[in-house]
Amino acid sequence: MITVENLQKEYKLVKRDPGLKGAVKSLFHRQYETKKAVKGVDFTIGQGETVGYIGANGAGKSTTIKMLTGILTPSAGKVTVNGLVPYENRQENALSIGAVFGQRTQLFWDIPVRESFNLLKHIYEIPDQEFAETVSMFTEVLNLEPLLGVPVRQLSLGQKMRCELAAAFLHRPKVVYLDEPTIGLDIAVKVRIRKFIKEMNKIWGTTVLLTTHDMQDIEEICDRIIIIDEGRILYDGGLEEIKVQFGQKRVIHFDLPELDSPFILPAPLLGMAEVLPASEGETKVSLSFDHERVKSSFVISEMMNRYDIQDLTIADPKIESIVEELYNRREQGGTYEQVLANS
Ligand SMILES: Nc1ncnc2c1ncn2[C@@H]1O[C@H](COP(=O)(O)OP(=O)(O)OP(=O)(O)O)[C@@H](O)[C@H]1O
Repeated sequence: MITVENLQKEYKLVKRDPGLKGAVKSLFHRQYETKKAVKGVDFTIGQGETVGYIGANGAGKSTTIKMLTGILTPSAGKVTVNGLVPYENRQENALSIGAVFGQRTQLFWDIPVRESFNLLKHIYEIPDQEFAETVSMFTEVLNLEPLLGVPVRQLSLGQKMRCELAAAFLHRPKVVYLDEPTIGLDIAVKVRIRKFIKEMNKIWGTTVLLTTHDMQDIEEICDRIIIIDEGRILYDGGLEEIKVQFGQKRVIHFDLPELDSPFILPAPLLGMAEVLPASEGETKVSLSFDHERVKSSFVISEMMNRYDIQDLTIADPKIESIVEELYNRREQGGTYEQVLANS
């Protein structure tokens, strides 16, 4: 479906000395420098997979996606999507993919949303019956009814994003690239959008490649993650596997009655568990520990011996903290080989 081999991208930039003099000089004597944004990336994504492509700002996510959509030509390496080389077959490739780029629109600014959909119907040559069914389904799932008659420029960010999502999936593409689809949206819209993406993946088997800084998007939509760091892949694997592999920290939240004196960690847990800071007035105490060293049952029984526990919840390791840990190890450990070997 999507195959990427040793994919690389270098941007060529004009080198400029600072100030006006530098600007004038660069007009006559152009000097260039190169920026390696993607430094040899390999992955294969099968039909129907939901993959989160994550990494820090400037890691190379958008550059990779632009090469997959055919907007950019790689400097080296190979890429095929649905058997096509995207930058060589841009139009044909465009027919079988959908895309949402957070800040940009594929809708027509001055005309009502319904008319934008009609134009896309003609561009993608969607049969009448299929188009009617799809629009009716999207209208319901994304609650588009009140928006269909409104020109795109009058929509709020959340309203526009719901319409963008509909436009990206309208021609039932095999692959959809979503670059920051929930950025700046309130929680209700985020929830609706995540539900929609998951549903489309389920109904049509759409392959989804998602970039986001919102780890909740990843948790709810993706089965697999690829973490990119400074243009190279740091991790590629299942979301559950990375939690097992890296998520050694476990947190248990204990509900305690009002205490007469400050909470003290039971002696057997000293050096084994850490008390997480609580919000003011909170009667909950949260303990974090390495579950490979200390068993949850041991932490719970020691707490119950010392305190009158009303209730407790064991929290799953969060993907946020795992990604942070990977980056920390990378900063401390130096090479990728070491980080992965230590994992
Ligand atoms: N058109 C361009 N010309 C020159 N350099 C660029 C260009 N686009 C991106 N870069 C550089 O390439 C690197 C990777 O950028 P890219 O946009 O792919 O990162 P990203 O992972 O998508 O980041 P973000 O999360 O901030 O969107 C960055 O150092 C960026 O400055």
